[in-house]
Amino acid sequence: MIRLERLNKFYQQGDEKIHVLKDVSLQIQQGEFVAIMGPSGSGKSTLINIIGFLDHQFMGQYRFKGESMIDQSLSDYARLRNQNVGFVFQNFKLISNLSVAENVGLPLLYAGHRRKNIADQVNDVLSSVNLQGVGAKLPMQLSGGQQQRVAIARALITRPSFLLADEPTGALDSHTSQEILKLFIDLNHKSRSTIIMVTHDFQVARLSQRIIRILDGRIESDRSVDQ
Ligand SMILES: Nc1ncnc2c1ncn2[C@@H]1O[C@H](COP(=O)(O)OP(=O)(O)OP(=O)(O)O)[C@@H](O)[C@H]1O
Repeated sequence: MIRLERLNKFYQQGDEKIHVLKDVSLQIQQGEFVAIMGPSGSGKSTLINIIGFLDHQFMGQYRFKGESMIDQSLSDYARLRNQNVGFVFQNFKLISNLSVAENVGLPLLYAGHRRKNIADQVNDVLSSVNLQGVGAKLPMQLSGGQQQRVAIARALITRPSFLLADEPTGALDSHTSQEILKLFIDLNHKSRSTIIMVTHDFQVARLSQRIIRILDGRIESDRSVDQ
């Protein structure tokens, strides 16, 4: 589904050109659960910004479902992002004065769905993350782990091609982190959701199927977890 070929990324900082991604080539198939690890500053966020169609400025090739991302317009990028990516962040990014149900339904509201239709889908997706019955609450009335489940429900509601999770357990204690990972494993097994997760934590990464390690902008290793 995702195919990167000799991807290079430079940032211009003043007179200096910083080479952040160096000949990164990788493929991620539909249904995989992949962890991306690497030290701070190694290029993980830069890489997932490109994979998630947030950054179109790179050298090399990115093919998504066979289609080349080179020469796509900015509106194509917005469409690709909205239709294909569910984003999950470290600090949840829920809107504090909207109810859980309103937060989860927001992507469908933006996409122009009708409210009745949204309510049904919100209930379904909240069930899929084991959060039945909390739709009327405000985010702050929930625990950190529950708030991350709400954020995952919001990411899933548009039925994206893949979930992109940036340090999804970074703000959670180890027990709650394991619960979120169990949910990812469950979604991956039951719904064949493709999950790409950045994490610093090997205890989290080892629960995925494949760990890609980035060091100084290069892929240092790319191994199945069973090996
Ligand atoms: N907008 C930018 N302009 C200039 N340099 C940048 C920019 N964004 C990132 N960088 C540099 O690119 C390198 C890689 O950054 P990136 O954020 O991708 O790393 P990371 O592995 O995600 O780090 P962390 O784990 O701390 O989030 C770093 O040296 C960073 O300073």
